[in-house]
Amino acid sequence: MCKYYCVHFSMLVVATSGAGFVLGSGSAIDFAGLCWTCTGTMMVAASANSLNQVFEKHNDALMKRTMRRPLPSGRLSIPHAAIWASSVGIAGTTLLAYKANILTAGLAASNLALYAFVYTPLKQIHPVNTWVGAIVGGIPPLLGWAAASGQISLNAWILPAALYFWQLPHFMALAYLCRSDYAAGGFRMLSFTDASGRRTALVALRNSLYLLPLGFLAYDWGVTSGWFCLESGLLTLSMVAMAFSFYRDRTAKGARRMFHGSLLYLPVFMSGLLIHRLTEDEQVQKEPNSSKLFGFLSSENLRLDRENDDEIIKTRKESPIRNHTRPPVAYASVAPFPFLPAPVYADCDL
Ligand SMILES: CC(C)=CCC/C(C)=C/CC/C(C)=C/COP(=O)(O)OP(=O)(O)O
Repeated sequence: MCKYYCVHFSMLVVATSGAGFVLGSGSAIDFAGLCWTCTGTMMVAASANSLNQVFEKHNDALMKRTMRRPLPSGRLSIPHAAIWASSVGIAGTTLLAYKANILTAGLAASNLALYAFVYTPLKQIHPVNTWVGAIVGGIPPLLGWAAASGQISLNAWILPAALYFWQLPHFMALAYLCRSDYAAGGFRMLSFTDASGRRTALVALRNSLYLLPLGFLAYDWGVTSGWFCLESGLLTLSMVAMAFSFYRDRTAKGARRMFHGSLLYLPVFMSGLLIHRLTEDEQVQKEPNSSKLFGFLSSENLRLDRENDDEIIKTRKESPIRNHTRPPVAYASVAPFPFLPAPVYADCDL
């Protein structure tokens, strides 16, 4: 009994990139910048999705979930799709480079490459593909943050981490429900070699547990107020409970509950982050005492820290470039993963 669900991953990718932009903004959100960033992300994501479908045309034709897509159903030719993918990818990356910055464009292009040229072939080679795919899905908020602030600091990683850990239970539930379909398409998912579903459910449970500290870290690193810590803790406990129940009840019903619960989790988590986000001024007020977890608490370090904060505030005031995050912590770099949203059409027992 297959129902057909369309999970519009592209829209999700754009939403996460937009959320990253807002979180990486200071007190005032640059709405034009937000629109350009979302448009550029959507274009690069569309390119990545199209390339994925070009490369998987024959596999998609073998799966109930995907056989009605434009390429396997013959509504679109491969050259047509490839020309579209290249043009929209180049245009989206160029748009991000001009309207945001090179860092954002580089992240987008690298994520496209990771998705289309690493993740996509890996799906037919090894179950590790799901973890690589989770990296791809985690990058879009980083794009948004980089577009808003011109940099990637430690606290930019909260939403990407949430997306990474969230995707594992989400895709494990999907892979469990669609395991015969994936096998027919020639994809090597973990659920394929895990007849009892135990390992699949354990991965879902473990990664749901990894989501637990993120609310506290968002608070501790000055991204949100303490309310988010509380709300995200409660929300994540319900995700953990669903994953645990899937582990105990490894049936289509348990997997379906996990899948639908994960669909609800992400928008609520992101809304909480946005509602409780701290503006630049609020962050500056919090910073002298910040990071109870990672701050080095000797009085000498605190004194140096305050001096550093004063210097940062002075620099921010003088600089025309918006620099919203606390610089010392680590510029986790111009890491080469871009993101793209891929529509996931679930045609299984969801
Ligand atoms: C800016 C930019 C490049 C963003 C990319 C974001 C992106 C593509 C996220 C997709 C995440 C993912 C692993 C989806 C599943 O793809 P799948 O191939 O398993 O889906 P399918 O089986 O439905 O084809």
